[in-house]
Amino acid sequence: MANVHSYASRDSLASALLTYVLDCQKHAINRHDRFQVAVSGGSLPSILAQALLSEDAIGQIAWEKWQIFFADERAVPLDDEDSNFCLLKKELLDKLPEDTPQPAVIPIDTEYLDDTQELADQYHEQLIKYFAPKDSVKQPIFDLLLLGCGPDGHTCSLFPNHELLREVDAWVAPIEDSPKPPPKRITLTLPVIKHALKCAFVATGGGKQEIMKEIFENPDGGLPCTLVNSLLGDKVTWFVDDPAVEGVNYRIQRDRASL
Ligand SMILES: O=C1O[C@H](COP(=O)(O)O)[C@@H](O)[C@H](O)[C@H]1O
Repeated sequence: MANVHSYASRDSLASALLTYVLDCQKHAINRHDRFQVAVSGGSLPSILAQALLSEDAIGQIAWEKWQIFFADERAVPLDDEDSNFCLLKKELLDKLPEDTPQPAVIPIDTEYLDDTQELADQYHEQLIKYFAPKDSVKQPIFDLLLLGCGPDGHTCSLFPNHELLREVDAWVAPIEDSPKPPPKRITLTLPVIKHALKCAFVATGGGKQEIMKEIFENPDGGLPCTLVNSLLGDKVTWFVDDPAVEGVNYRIQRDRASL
């Protein structure tokens, strides 16, 4: 069963998210001396940056051990305002102090923007390169997925009722008909997501309340976020604010400091 933590303020949510990420970092470095993370676009990079750039984070983050992948990416140049890479760069990467060891960041190969299948295949090759030598890797096992939840219940670029929800083989899939623009994207698939060691969702604001109700009160509803909850169970932790879960009937742990 997914864990849900609700906070009264963005500051307390960011602070809890930092604690959680540091814990995941510690386990990952103990396990394999690196921290392999996949990050969403949308509203996630901004709150993630608030957490990771905070005073409490100083000296706590082993950036040189981080390998940052994209949970999904739009088929646009890396400096396009629709690019998830561009967003993460603007919110977080550009703000890391220069004297800090830098993380490895693995963007899409923009040579293939016109061919989303090739774009996805190239990203698959990157996963093989970073996760294991070619012959031994069965599935990439991310230490942490940091995901957003769209107001329609989509996550990564996995949209409600889309055929990609039935993907069983590919690690990275192309999508050409995303209902949310831009239409051409690539995304990690459920077969990869289900092998992650930990998964954190961040969802904030009253605009998410209706979909949160659907996700948590209708666990068999088949929404992409619901499927991730089912596949990963208690490896999933949701970081939400109070307006996002107002009136949602689920076991929600309230931030005590904010009561
Ligand atoms: O299109 C996308 O949207 C989702 C959700 O975004 P949010 O702004 O509602 O948090 C995001 O997680 C995904 O990475 C992005 O490509």
